[in-house]
Amino acid sequence: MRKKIVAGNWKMNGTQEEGQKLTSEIVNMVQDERISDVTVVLNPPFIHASNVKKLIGGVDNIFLGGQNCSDKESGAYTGETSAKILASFGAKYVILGHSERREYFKESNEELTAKVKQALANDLTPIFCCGEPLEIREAGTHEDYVKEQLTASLFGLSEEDFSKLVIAYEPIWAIGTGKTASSDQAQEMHAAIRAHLASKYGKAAEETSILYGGSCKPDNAQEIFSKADVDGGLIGGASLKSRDFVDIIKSF
Ligand SMILES: O=C[C@H](O)COP(=O)(O)O
Repeated sequence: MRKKIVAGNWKMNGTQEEGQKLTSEIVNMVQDERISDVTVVLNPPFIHASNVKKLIGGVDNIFLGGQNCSDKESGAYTGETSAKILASFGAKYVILGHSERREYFKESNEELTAKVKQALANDLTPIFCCGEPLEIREAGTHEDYVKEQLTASLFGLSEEDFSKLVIAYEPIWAIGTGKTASSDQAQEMHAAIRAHLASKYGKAAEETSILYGGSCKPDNAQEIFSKADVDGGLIGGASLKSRDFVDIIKSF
């Protein structure tokens, strides 16, 4: 049985007070509404890590994650945060290769492989993002584009390492635009991603959770999550509103 996961990516949002309020509300709702069969991951900006971890407390199915980590182990890299530091604050997950990191910070496939290795070496589960821009979708080459992203960054991993990954498919044209992929478009891509991963890692790909991201909201999550190869969501905007985020979690 694949793990059902809903991860909230706060991106660069939330003051200390807002982050604490959001976390407390989510933690309370998940407990009061007895949600226990979905793994929930909160990915705040790094500086919120201790606050968020403290507020999650001992709740079994809510975890702290990062939005990125360095490809280096440690050293003179001003402004960077290593996987080791993140893990030492109690994080269990880390988003890697988000399209905003690829675009604005020019993260390359090779750099992402190094980040994945750093994460795994520090017992963090990478949530590895892939997804195509609008022009590639319009040209009809989106499957090949995404497969190439996965091949380039992940296919050098051992099967044991690969089996620890979570994949997030995020069509760039659907991120923050209010324009979500249809559930059929999501299923088509998730199935293609799984088949591609299986071509290299065989049965291990059957156990890999593949999350959908891109304008996922309470009113479309149920339809998207009902698809056979969609195992959850990576949620941006709607993860900043506790009620919306928890309603998405309840959409399974
Ligand atoms: O990481 C999350 C995604 O970029 C989706 O963002 P969004 O839900 O605001 O479209």
